Amino acid sequence: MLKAFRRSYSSAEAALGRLTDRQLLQQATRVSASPPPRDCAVYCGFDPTAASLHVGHLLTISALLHCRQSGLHPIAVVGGATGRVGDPSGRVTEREEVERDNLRTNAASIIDCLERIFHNDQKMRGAGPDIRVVDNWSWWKDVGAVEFVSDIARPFRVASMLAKESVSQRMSSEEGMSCAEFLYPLFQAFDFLHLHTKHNCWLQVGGGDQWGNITSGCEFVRKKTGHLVHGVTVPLLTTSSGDKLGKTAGNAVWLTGSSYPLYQFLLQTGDHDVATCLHRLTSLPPEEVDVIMQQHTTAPESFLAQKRLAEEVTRLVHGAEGLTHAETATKALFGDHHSLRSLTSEL
Ligand SMILES: N[C@@H](Cc1ccc(O)cc1)C(=O)O
Repeated sequence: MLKAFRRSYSSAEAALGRLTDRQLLQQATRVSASPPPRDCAVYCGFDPTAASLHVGHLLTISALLHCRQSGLHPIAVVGGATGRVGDPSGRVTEREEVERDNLRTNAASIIDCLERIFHNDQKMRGAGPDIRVVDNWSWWKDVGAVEFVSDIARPFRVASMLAKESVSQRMSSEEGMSCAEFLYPLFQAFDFLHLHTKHNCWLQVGGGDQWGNITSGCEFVRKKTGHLVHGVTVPLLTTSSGDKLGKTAGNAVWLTGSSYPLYQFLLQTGDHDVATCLHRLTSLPPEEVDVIMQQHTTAPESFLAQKRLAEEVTRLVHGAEGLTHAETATKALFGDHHSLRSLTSEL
């Protein structure tokens, strides 16, 4: 299965830069002697702490789609339960609790969004392994407190939990960390076990800040089943100026609502970042990205690479109609411009 994953990532490797041998080898040392059975699944989780996913989430969504191209069944978990607990990863202060009603509506909208993207991908790339979108509330609602402590919490060692970056970072702060947040990795670890036993899931993908949660899951599944499951983190995409992808001046570019802001955002990708984005955010084969980049470099004013990026990603997220809408809106505003560069720099 790692081979399959490597194949799916060999394309993006040059662009991924950091998701290369080091991370894959770290995982490979854990590979069990007996290869996992066929029809494996891979999963990634999304907590419904906001009403919509944003463009940064496309990194892990694309990782799932790349895995699908290699024959794995992707599972997207929406964290109806974990969203209530609150993941401390990558945060220096405690997350504000999201109201239950909001969590429910956020979860429903994120499920919709993921299903739409997966459906569009199927349309664009043709049939492949099934994709599942599930809410972890569906299994957590039946777990009682005593069962949680006696069956789930018991194998975890406090010392290794304290050593996690997400915890140690916060222990020195005045506010400290709530017990709920401290226990978060147990929830994510149990999700992995659940998906492993119920859906033959052997791989978890997450953003760079998910390393601690993912390794907790690998460890937990190994203790419970003896199986060596794997995890891979996908580094955040930062622009050459060091900004996080999709966070311009602190504003996220959302994946729901009008397709226009996403399309415009992608059109404005800098020449230094556009090849990386094509590799990581689209399912285009690497050779095709190379050809696009060669053509782009000979005539950068054509904005060819940015246009292709905006087209591919907008079609994936909003479908063919969404793409037409964004293109029409752009033309209506700017006409049939020849130099997008000067126009976009005015936006
Ligand atoms: N903790 C992840 C979301 C997640 C939720 C449940 C899982 O099983 C896995 C991942 C995040 O905040 O990004």
